Amino acid sequence: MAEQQLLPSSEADALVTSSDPKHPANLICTLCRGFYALGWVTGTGGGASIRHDKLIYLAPSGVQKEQLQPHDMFVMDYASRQYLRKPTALKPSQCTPLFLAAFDKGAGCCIHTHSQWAVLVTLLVERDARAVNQSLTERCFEIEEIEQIKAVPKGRGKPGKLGYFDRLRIPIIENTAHEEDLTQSLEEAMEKYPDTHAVLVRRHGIYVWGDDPRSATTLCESLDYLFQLAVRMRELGLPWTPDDTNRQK
Ligand SMILES: CSCCC(=O)C(=O)COP(=O)(O)O
Ligand SMILES: [Zn+2]
Repeated sequence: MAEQQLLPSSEADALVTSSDPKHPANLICTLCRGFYALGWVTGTGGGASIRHDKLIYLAPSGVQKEQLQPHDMFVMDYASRQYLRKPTALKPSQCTPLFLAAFDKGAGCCIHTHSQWAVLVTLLVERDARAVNQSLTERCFEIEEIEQIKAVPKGRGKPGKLGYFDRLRIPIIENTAHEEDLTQSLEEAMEKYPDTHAVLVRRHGIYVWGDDPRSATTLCESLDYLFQLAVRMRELGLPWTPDDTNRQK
């Protein structure tokens, strides 16, 4: 590991000081306040990271994400993975290696939520798999013929969005005791499902990424809508797909 390349504090602070609301240090704070209101980042869990030019902006770990301030942000040089700015007495988000995995796939923003709808969907898929003695790793969340699917990008390098009759598949990986230990299985899911822009984590939440903060947020909102709808559909005995055998008879 190379020497730490921390900048002198005035230069480091300049990286997180801007009156532009779209500056990553400001935008992460604004996004996290919105995510908190949606129940996505309560109790310090979850968060967001932005890649801007050659820099990665990261929130600290274990802090209330709705109270973040721009001067709380860590700044990393993407190419060297060296921190240029490290706020004293704080540690970078445990999600950092997972956010970096998304940036390595070309993302400009990655969001991690602990949305209860995402968690519930993973529990329903887990129960479905157990009912037919199927390995949990073979199961994705799948849904089709719902208008909101049209907000989901087709896939990496493929222009446009899914169609109404396309099946949306979101892979699910197993949870681990420590967030950073999810990295390998997240990367494997990205390889196995190269078109996906999101990976669910069983009994934990979801990682969602996009080219920029706007596309990542739009996708995260759309998926959360679909997860909430899917939970309610299941309560009503309605199928998620035409071949869904878990609907009420
Ligand atoms: C109750 S949070 C447990 C750890 C976790 O899942 C998480 O997302 C924490 O992220 P942080 O940015 O606070 O390290
Ligand atoms: Zn988490």
